[in-house]
Amino acid sequence: MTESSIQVAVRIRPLNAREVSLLAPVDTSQPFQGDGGLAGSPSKAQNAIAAMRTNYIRNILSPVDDRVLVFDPAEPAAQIRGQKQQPTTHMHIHGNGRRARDVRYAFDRVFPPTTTQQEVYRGTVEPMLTGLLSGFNASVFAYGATGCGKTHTISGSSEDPGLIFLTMRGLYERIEEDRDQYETHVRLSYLEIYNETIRDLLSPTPTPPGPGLALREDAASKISVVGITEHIPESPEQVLEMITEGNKRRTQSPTEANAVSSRSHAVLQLNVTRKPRTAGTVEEMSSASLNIIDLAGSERASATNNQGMRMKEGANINRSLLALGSCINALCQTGGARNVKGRHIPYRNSKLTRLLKFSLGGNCKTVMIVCVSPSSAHYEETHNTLKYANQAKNIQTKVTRNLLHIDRHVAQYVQAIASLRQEVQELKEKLASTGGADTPAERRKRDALLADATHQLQDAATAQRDALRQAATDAAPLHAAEAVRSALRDAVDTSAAPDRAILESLLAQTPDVVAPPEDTYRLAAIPLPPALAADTTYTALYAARHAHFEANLAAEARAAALQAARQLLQDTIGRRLIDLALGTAHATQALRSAAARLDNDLTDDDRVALAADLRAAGERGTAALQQAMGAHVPDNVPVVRKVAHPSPARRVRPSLGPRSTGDAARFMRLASPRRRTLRPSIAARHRNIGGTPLVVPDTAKDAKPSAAPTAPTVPPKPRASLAPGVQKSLAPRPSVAPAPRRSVVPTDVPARAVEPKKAPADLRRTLPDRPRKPVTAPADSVRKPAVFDKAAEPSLPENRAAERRAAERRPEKRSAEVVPGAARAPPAAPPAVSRTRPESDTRSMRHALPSDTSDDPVQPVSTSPVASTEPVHSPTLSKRPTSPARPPSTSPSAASRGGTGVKRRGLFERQFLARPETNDGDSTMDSLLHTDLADLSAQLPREDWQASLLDTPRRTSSSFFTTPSPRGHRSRESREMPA
Ligand SMILES: Nc1ncnc2c1ncn2[C@@H]1O[C@H](COP(=O)(O)OP(=O)(O)OP(=O)(O)O)[C@@H](O)[C@H]1O
Repeated sequence: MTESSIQVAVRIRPLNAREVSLLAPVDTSQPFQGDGGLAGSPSKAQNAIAAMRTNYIRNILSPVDDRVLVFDPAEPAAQIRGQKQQPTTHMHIHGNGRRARDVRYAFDRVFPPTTTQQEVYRGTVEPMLTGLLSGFNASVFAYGATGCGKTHTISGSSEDPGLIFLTMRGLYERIEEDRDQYETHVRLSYLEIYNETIRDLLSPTPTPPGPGLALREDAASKISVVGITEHIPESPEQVLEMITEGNKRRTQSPTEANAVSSRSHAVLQLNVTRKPRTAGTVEEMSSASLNIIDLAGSERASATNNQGMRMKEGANINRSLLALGSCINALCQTGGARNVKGRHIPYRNSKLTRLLKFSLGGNCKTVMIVCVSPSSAHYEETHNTLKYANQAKNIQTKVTRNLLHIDRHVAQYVQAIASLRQEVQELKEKLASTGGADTPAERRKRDALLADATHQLQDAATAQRDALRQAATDAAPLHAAEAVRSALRDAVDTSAAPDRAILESLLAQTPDVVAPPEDTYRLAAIPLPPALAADTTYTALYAARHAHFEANLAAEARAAALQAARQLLQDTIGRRLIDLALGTAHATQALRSAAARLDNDLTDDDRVALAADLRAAGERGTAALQQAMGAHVPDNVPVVRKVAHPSPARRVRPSLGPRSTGDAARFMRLASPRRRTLRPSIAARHRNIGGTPLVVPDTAKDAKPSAAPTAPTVPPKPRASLAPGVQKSLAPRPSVAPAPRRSVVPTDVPARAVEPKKAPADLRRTLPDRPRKPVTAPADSVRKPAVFDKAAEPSLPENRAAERRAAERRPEKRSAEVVPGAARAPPAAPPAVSRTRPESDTRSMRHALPSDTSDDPVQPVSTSPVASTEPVHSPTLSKRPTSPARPPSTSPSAASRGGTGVKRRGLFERQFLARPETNDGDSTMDSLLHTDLADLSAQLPREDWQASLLDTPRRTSSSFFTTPSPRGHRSRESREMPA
């Protein structure tokens, strides 16, 4: 227990605007002295000023420092002059005529008019909060005359809150600071004492009229209000809202002194209980109450001029305040709380003093905030208030701490343990939710594990990506092979038996496409370490990274698929390659057949030369084909490369093998059904070599014999049996009218123009073997058709000599038929037919001319430049004189076609040897030419011989098999256009 005095603080409110306007001006005039000087009797002006000053007010409070103030201080001017103080205006007003008191009062605190609410709070209530939370009761009440600022100090406004709000805010701040150590509860009630009745200001239902709420004093001498509502605020703002609502219910009425005068005493009571969180054998709980009281203002009835209810209110207010003053006097006279036991303190004279019983003289720290007005208009009220306050500061109170020491029962320990366990569990959950359960070391370890798993995942993704790229690269030829296989299958379905055998052989050697498995692009998951798998956060992180890598793989797969699609699109040309392969097969077969035939008849030099020429021609034909197709056909195209060569095919020298379909197309003409029909001699030769198997020569260096079945010699193949691509390439060309052909006009040719050459042995063997009727030529001069007869082979020296001898034996007959100048004319006339030639003759010529390709069943796929059958004027021809008996030549010249002299040579031979009928002149010419055939053949260049051998169609000879030879051109020109 400690003794304490009531803390008295005086707050001087500022002058309001009205009061400021009534402040008297400072009188600086000189007093009249009466002796002719200034101190004489006052003038009229001075009297007028003095009269005006009766309406002025002046400041009657002058704070000296924060503890002392001067009531009714002397005016500064009088003090300066050292004269007696003049009566103040209010002395005149109040008529007391007394001199200024100039009384000094000392208090615990003096707050000048400029003091803020915060400063008042810090100087009054704040020091008591610590004691309140420790169990010391406390009271703060505002005392003073009406309109002096009590309500403003206690409640304030929302813009400038007063002590209630500031106190609650400070209290909650301290509670929050000690929350971990103490458990604190605050209960709040707010009431008013109006006309000696107590009303609850926070109850939603207003207190019924009548006696109001009753006061009760318990055994502990604690005063409580029966039926008052208590509230537990959560924040100081909520308290402010409560107080604002309560003040609205408080009785307020405008008076002359205060427009918002409170007509009741308002009491805010806070009950604060606190106990430490640490459990002990004895529970120590503190309990204290804080009363914040806003008293109603005392008022002088004469000053307020209140009437009726206001007067009654004022009387009750004054009565309660008088009771309060009486208690204060009694407390002061008895020495305060120390002697209260033997003295009577009239607390029961009013509800107010009963309520403040322990705040004034009991176990309580009390602060009295005395609100005073500095205006001289409240001179008496202020003076009385200061006298009360000065007396109240002498009141002594005994302050004891309110502690409850409660021995705990065993059951309470069980309850405390359960409470502590629950608290521990809550703390653990809180730590787990914030991730604070892991130590930094554990987190680093988990992060390292996750990084390791991620690296493994990345390595797997990288390896799979590389495999994906390789698979895409490997798939490109597979797609190409599949395209080829598809084309082959189509060709097999639509081809005749021989072709089908070839195509099936190719198909068997074309690899299958192996589709990748569906999960090729799926990224396998790397198993997570258990330490990570148990943590949802890490598993989510790993799953996200796995998805990231798999998405990258999917992107790679899409790119690869796109590339494969492009490749497949490009590989559609594989179908055309099938056509090419088919043509090559036919050509190879035909070439081998022809080569087999020739092999028996050629000398070694001829074979070598023939092979070289064929190879060169094949290469040119291949190039032409590729150019025409618009695509490059590599040597390793599976269709060609995969064809096997059975050993019997090796009978043909590899050097003789054609290398392109250009050869094929040419040789297929030999195998065409029409050719067989028209040329039984050729067919017979084919039959003779029928045992030669059909093979497709391999152009690859590493070609190996295969067990693939070989096709027999290709029989005449119907057009409809060809593959679609082939059919397309073999589509009938626009029909072309037969070119007008010139009749052979024997002309004189200078002997030097014809250079003797060695003719091939089988030149005449290739001539048309159709039966013909010799007209003028002797029977022995007619070529032996059909079967090859070595005895009739003009290439043999013995035969050539015999032929010359036979010619010499009939000189007279030849001379009779020969036109002068035509004996040495070369049979180089272009294969033109005279317009006057009979139709039958023309047909026979066409039969003898395989160059008419319009009805050829097998055409090479070449789209090489085709020599027009229309007459083309040749500049070379135009320079040369033509025979007047014959029209100028309109056939394509050798120069314009770049080497068709070979064709003409073959035509010439056939025309000369196979013409069935002619007129007399022609017959004579034919006889002469026939006689000189051997010599002329000897003069042919080798390529001409070759062309004749192959019986090259005119339209393709220039592009495929004829080697342009300037020398040959010159010789042909000299033959075609004799002077
Ligand atoms: N310190 C101050 N600063 C500014 N204005 C003040 C101050 N004190 C009082 N006032 C103003 O003076 C007027 C009267 O104040 P207030 O109502 O608080 O007086 P009161 O003592 O409560 O009167 P009553 O006893 O009649 O209720 C109010 O308008 C208030 O705003």
